[in-house]
Amino acid sequence: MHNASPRPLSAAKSEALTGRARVPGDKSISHRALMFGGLAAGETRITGLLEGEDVLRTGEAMRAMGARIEKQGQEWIAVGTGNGALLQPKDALDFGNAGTGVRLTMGLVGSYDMETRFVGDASLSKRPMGRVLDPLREMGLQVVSAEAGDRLPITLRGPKHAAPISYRVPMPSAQVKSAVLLAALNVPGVTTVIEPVATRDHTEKMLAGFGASLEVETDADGVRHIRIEGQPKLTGQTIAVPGDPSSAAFPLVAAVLVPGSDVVIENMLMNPTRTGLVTTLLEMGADITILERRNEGGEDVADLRVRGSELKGVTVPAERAPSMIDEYPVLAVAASFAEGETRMPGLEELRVKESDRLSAVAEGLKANGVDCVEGEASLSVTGRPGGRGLGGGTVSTHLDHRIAMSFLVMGLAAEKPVTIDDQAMIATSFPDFTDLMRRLGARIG
Ligand SMILES: O=C(O)C1=C[C@@H](OP(=O)(O)O)[C@@H](O)[C@H](O)C1
Ligand SMILES: C=C(OP(=O)(O)O)C(=O)O
Repeated sequence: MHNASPRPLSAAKSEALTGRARVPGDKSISHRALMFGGLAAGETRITGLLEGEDVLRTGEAMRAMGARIEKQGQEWIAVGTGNGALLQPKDALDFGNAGTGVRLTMGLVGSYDMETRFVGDASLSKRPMGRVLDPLREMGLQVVSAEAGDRLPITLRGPKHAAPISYRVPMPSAQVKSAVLLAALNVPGVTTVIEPVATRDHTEKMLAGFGASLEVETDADGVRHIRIEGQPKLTGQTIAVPGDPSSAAFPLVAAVLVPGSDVVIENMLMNPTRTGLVTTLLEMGADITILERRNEGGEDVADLRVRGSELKGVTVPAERAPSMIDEYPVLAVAASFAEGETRMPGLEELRVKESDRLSAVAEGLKANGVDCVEGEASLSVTGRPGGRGLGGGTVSTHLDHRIAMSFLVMGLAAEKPVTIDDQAMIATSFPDFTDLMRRLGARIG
């Protein structure tokens, strides 16, 4: 799909950004809406689904296992297989660039007595899959074939009789937690997932909404114990997917950095497991007003008014990382314009995303004149208020959509333009990014 020659793109210093913008639907919720809808009995109607390549691949995978998924007007309709029935897919499931899609689906099929093959693009094929295969092996899964270090392509064979487990998630990962919870759906008895560090809770909330029997208890140390009863009767739901905070991060930071900007971002998901970037930007002095906070379909959403601001460096607490894990690249860009130093510890998980984001960000910052220090699991950035002397570099995106969008945001406020080597991956999570940013006044092109 992305074998075409790379398409570079540049962003240049822009006049004040203004207007209202509605970012696409949340990627995490969109993947889960198609998966659970594809599994449940009856019809699931979804509005606001993210039509990015990652999510569409999950839709294809669910179709290959027997679900009916189609778009009717503005709505996506999933008719699930019902009764926990999934068909063995005829061909390999190709998840492209999508870690969430492949890891959650491995969990979903991992307790079925069938064989499933998983493939992905060059980026996904470098990412570790052992983190989901390990608990699934405990449930009885057989890894028929895998590349070295449990990497794609991988063929799985589920057990005849899967056993429930109790699993303590060893790293802060919603994908690993979710893979175990999804595998538990087809296992009789109670599976327990112990989560020492809370991560996004969409799987828990949405599975409960579809009718699964699931209880979450947080102990005195803040450790979450999630117990799920296998073989639930899941029933189709109506889902309105709120705007993705990880996508909103780009126009949000752009409006903070470009002087004189005044932008409203509408209908953004405000689930506290996802709002670490807003908290951090507020601490740095960003002028962000949260308007019209409301609850829609079980999730808090709000409109955010953002104005051009002068930022100061802060230390971001390591324990905040899970609530803004995908936002560090664009936070590092914001920090490049702040007065003083911004310290970001607790970033080990950034090394295993679509790229090694810690080194990709440091490399991109340095190429554009930013003073930064990359540690084993940390990044420090010393900013230049006003973007004086910044820009003028070309950034390698390493097949990573967030690196691509973050550095285009940098170009809007830096003294000299910033170029990215390839824009193709932006379509995985935010196909409308360039048009939306241009409508606000961004000079991208
Ligand atoms: O569960 C999810 O929807 C996601 C979890 C996070 O990954 P990890 O679980 O690897 O931290 C995040 O980076 C990803 O974009 C989406
Ligand atoms: C890490 C990300 O996604 P995934 O793991 O689903 O590829 C992301 O979107 O930033």
